[in-house]
Amino acid sequence: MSETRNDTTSQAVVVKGLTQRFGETLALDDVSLSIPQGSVFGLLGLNGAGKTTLLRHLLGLHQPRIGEVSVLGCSPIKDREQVMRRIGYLSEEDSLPTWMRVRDLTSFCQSIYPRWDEAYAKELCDWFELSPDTKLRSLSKGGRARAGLIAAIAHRPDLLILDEPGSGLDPIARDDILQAIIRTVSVEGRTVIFSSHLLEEVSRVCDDVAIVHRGRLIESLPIREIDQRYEEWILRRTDSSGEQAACPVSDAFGWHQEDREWSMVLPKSSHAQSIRLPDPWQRIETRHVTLKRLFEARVRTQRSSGRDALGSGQEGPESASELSESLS
Ligand SMILES: Nc1ncnc2c1ncn2[C@@H]1O[C@H](COP(=O)(O)OP(=O)(O)OP(=O)(O)O)[C@@H](O)[C@H]1O
Repeated sequence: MSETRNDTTSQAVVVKGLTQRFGETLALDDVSLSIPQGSVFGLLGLNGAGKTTLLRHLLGLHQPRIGEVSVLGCSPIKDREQVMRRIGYLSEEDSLPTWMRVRDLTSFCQSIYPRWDEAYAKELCDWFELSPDTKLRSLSKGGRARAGLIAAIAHRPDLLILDEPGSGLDPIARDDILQAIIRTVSVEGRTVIFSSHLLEEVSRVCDDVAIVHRGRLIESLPIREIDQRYEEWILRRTDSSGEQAACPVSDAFGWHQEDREWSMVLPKSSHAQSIRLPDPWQRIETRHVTLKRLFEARVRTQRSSGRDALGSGQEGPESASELSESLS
């Protein structure tokens, strides 16, 4: 299982061999990862991949039966109170107490967080155009998400966990949330974990990403290294046949056909440069790999050719619809 960095002293989160079952469902399967302090870390995966389960472990809401979890150098179970004071959390669920006014929410947060910064909360209220007198019930979904974000960040947490904060919000509300993340992190050097289906946003704000699929961590790397580690080859058949075919390169993945072109992602290496394609294949183009393409390629291959094998599968209709629902 891959880890992003090995130096545990500079890690905000260290997870080792974490496995979580819910009855027959294997929600997390031997997940190990490290999240460096000060980074914005994107957690990606299809619906039901295990993202929320992993985040709930970081919040001390699940107790690890197999594996270990360390957050800000502490156990989120044994040192829960201490850890929670240093974490800000915003989930996709609209779970704020709607009978409160914005002012009641910030006063409540002030009473539980010793490091609550009221001036910063006011500044964020002004920026988001939230009146302290407004009842949370009368705000739009986007307004409540902004109020939730203030509650999550105005105590200046060392670790901010955002579980799909943009889902169901309009582009302006999502942008507000992203701006707040960028400000919090770039100005103060704090760590953010950002679970999302919105790959463009993840590309825009994250330093590192991990892809979780069926409970397994199948990729973990700094976004800037995607280009150094992978390339995409576009192939055509010289016999002009448009028939489906297996991928001709064994360690490639994300084999995908569109009209009369096929594409695959493969690790950049001297080996890749020496590959001679068998007849009737011809490489017509080499492209940069975007985060979206890497995600699709990883998830498609895992779906179509079994959990661990890479490179030979065809995309099925089920995966195409699931991917298009999940990606934006
Ligand atoms: N408390 C629970 N009891 C039973 N099954 C659960 C529970 N929590 C999660 N699961 C199952 O574990 C798997 C992983 O769920 P999880 O919510 O972690 O996925 P996710 O990646 O966050 O999905 P989404 O993007 O849809 O929110 C799913 O199959 C889900 O049904």
